[in-house]
Amino acid sequence: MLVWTMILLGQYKDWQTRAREEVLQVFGYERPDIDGLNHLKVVNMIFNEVLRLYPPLVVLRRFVHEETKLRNLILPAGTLLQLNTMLLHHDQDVWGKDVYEFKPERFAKGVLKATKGQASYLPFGGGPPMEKTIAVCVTGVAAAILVLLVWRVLNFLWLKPKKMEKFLRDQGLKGTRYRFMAGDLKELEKLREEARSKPMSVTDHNIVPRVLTFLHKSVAAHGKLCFTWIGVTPMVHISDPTMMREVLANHFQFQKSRGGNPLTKLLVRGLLDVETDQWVKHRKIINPAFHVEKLKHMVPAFYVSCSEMIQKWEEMIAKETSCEVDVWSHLQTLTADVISRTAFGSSFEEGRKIFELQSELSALVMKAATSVYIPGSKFLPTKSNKRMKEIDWKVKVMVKSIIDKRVIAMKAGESINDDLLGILLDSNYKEMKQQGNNNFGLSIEEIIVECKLFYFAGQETTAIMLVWTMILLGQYKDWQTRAREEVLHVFGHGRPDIDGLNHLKVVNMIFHEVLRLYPPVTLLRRMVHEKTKLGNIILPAGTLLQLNTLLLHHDQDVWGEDVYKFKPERFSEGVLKATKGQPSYLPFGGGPRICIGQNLAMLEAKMALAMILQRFSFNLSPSYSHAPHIILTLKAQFGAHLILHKL
Ligand code: HEM
Repeated sequence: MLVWTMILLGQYKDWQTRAREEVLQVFGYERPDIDGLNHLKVVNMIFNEVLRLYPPLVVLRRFVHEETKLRNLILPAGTLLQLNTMLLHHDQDVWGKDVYEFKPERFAKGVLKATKGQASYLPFGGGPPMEKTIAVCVTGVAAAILVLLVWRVLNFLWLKPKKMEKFLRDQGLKGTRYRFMAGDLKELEKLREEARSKPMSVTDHNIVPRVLTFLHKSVAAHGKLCFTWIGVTPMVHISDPTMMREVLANHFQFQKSRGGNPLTKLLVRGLLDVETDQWVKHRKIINPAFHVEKLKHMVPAFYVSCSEMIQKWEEMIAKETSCEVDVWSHLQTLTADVISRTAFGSSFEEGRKIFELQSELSALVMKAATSVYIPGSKFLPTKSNKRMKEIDWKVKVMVKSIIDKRVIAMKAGESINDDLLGILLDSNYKEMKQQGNNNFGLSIEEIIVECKLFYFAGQETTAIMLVWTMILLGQYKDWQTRAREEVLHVFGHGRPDIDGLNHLKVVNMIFHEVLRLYPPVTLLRRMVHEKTKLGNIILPAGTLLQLNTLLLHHDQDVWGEDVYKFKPERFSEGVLKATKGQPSYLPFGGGPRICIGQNLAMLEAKMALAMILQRFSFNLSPSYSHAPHIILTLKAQFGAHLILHKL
C-alpha cells in the first residue's frame, strides 16, 4: 500500500503537494501525533484511491463445504468461490468512465458516498463488523507510518540540510547552495574527471587545481573558511593553522567521521578508527611498539628489504649502463615487505601472504566504496562480497596463527621478539598485569585488527612519500647530488646504520619539502556530533569538518611567494623555523592522534633513499607524465618512470 502510494504521488505531484500542505498545516515540522493523523482528510482520500486502483490483495477466496444457495445459484459442495476485488475496483459500471484515473477526490465525502452505499470497495475484505474495525485500524497505522516515513525522508533529504545551511550562513559563513540529495557530489566528480584527463607540466607544483578542483573553485568563490556538501552533509573546510590545531587537539569533541560504505570497516579499524576512552587504551598499549628506542631493532629489516629492491634494479641494468623503470610498483613492494618484516619478524613470509591478501581486499573495498552504496547490499552474495569476506576471514586466521605461536612462546618464557607484534603483545600483557584485569588489555581479535591496520596505514603512505621524492630528485638533480654527497660522506659505500640515518640533514630537508608539496594524506576529516564552537563559529551537530592539509601546505600567505617551488632549504633550520612556530605543516596530522608510525616511516624512507643514492643516479624519463591525483592518498596517476644509471 505504501509503495503504490509513493509511486502514485511521485507521478501526481499536485496530489503530493496537497498532501504535504495538509501535513504541514496539521503538524508543521513537529512529530505527527495520533489526533492529527486521524484528521488527515486529503491523505485519507489518497490512500482510499490507491487501495482502489492497486489493492494489495486482488482476490478473496471462500470454500463451499455443503450445497449452498447464493442468490439464484445453487453451488455444489466443494465449489471454490473467487471474489475479484481488483476487477470490482476497476469496474466501469460501478466507478464510471474515469475508473482508471487516479482521482482521490472521488472519496472526498467518504467511502460510502463514493460507492453509493454499494459493497464495491473491498481492499480490506468485508463481512462482520470486527473486520471493519481492523480495517480502520490498519488504515490508521498505515497512514501514520506513511506520514512519518515521508516526514523523515523529507527531513533527511531537504529540511535538515536547509536548516543547517541557514544556520551556517546566518553566521556569515559562505558556501555552495545545498542541492537535493547529492549535494556537490555530481559536480565534484565531473570536475575530477575533467582534471584527470589533463596532465601537468613537470615543473608545476601548484597541484591543488588538478587534484582538488572542486575545493579550489569553492575556496576561490567563498573563501578559505567555507562549506560544501557531501550529499546531505555540510562540510566546513578549515585551512587556518590555528583552527586546525584546535580541532586536532580536541579529539573527544572532534571525532573521526563515520558513515559511508560500511565495507571500508574491513580496512579501517583499530587505532585509526576507535574513539575516546577506547582510543586512549589502544594508543597506550600500541605506543611502545613505535618507540624510537625500539625502532633501532627494525633497521636490519629495512636494510634487507631495500637490498632486495636494489638487487632487482641492478639486475635490470646489468646489460646496459642505464634503464627505464617505473619505480612505483617497486617502492610499493619495498614498503609492504618492510611492514611484513617489522610487524611479524621471523614470520615475515606469512606476513607477505597476508599483505597480498590485504591489498586484494583493499582494491575490492575501494571499488565498492567509490560506487553508490545501497544499504544492506554488503549482505548480498555477490562474487566481490564473497571474496571480501573470504579474504577477511583468511587474514584473520593467518594473523591469529602467528599470534598463537607467539603467545605460547611468551608463556614458555622465551624472550619477546623485537618486531611490532612482539612488542605489542608484551605491552598488552604488561597493561593487563598492571591493572590486574584481563579486560584492560586488548583482545586477540583487537590485536589482529591492529596488525592489519599497520599494512593499511603504513604501506602505501610510505611508498608515496618515496615515489614523490624520487620524482622530484629526478628533476632537481642539484638536490640529488647534494643528498648523495651527504650519504657518501656519512656512510661511504657501507651499510647505513641508525645513527648515521638520524644525522642526514640534507635528506631530512628534502623529505620535509616533499611532504609539504606532495603530502600523501591531503586532508583529515572530523565529525561534530553535537553543537560545537570552533573559533567564532558555532557548528551544528552533524557537520563534517575537512582540514585541508594540502591547501595549508600550498598557502602563499603561510609559505611565501615561492610556495610552489621545490626548496628544501626552507627546512634547513628545522620545521619550527620553517613554519615560524605555526602549526602549518601537518603531513602526519597533529594533536594526540598524530601518526603513530611517523618515525618508522621516516627512518625507513631514509634507509631506502640512502641505499638508492649510494648505487644509482636517476632522472625523469621522457615518458613520465606529471599527473598527481587523489584516490584516498596522493598518487602519481601514470606511475613514476625514471631512468636509472648505475654509478
Ligand atoms: C609517510 C608515511 C605516513 C604518512 C604521511 C602518514 C600520515 C598519517 C596521518 C596524516 C595520520 C592522522 C590521521 C588523522 O588524524 O585522521 C596518521 C595516523 C596514523 N598512522 Fe600514519 N602515516 C604514515 C606512515 C605510517 C606508518 C608506517 C604506520 C604504521 C606502521 C602508520 C600508522 C598510523 C596509525 C595507526 C594512525 C592512527 C593514529 C591514531 O589515531 O592514534 N602511519 N598517519
